[in-house]
Amino acid sequence: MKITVVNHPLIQHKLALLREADVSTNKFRLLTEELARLLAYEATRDLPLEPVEIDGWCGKVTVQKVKGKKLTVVPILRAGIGMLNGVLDLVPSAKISVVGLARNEETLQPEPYFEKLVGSLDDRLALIIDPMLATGGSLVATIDMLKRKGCTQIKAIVMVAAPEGVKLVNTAHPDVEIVAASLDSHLNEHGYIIPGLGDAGDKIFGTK
Ligand SMILES: O=P(O)(O)OC[C@H]1O[C@H](OP(=O)(O)OP(=O)(O)O)[C@H](O)[C@@H]1O
Ligand SMILES: O=c1cc[nH]c(=O)[nH]1
Ligand SMILES: [Mg+2]
Repeated sequence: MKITVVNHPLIQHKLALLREADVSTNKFRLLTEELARLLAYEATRDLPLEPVEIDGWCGKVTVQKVKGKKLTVVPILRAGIGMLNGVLDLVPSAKISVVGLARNEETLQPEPYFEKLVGSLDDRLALIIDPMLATGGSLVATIDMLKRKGCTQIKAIVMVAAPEGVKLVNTAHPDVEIVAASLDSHLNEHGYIIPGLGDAGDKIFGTK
């Protein structure tokens, strides 16, 4: 299984707080944003740099800057929106491509309802964000959309992943790196991650 689980103590501590049954909407939202920021730091670790000469305080100096700076963040509606501000803190100029998918509760298949991707995806790194990677159907559908529009560099940042979903994504799209705070045990009979977080969208939006 190909997945990067970030075992930083702050990430693991925040995830522990998120797992509490009585976590409030406000706390869940704040923790999701904080976790997204830390995971994005890890996911952008290998962005290419290039030397640039600038005017420094004592004359010319050669510094390292991110090469190209072409990036799009791809939140999967709704729950991915909860991670957006955390990621944008690190890459404030990133373009945003929004994908709307709702998982059918009976079939567990993702049903697309919105797609607004930025242009020139062929030379952009796409950072997909969604708190939950369960069966993997939603992530695979999002990667399919991005690739159909010419995107060739894709990473996914999730908070919690299930082995079933990681396997599906690895098989369908072996080139896509998954960065997560945890690889959990398994899915239950309703397609929920165990131990997981419950319904992340409902917890972020306060809809249950
Ligand atoms: O890996 P999968 O089995 O596809 O499940 C994961 C998806 O399910 C959840 O969204 P949901 O469809 O519940 O929509 P929501 O974000 O609006 O709550 C979650 O945020 C993922 O997008
Ligand atoms: O465990 C899960 C699975 C899908 N969606 C969620 O929000 N949680
Ligand atoms: Mg979703």
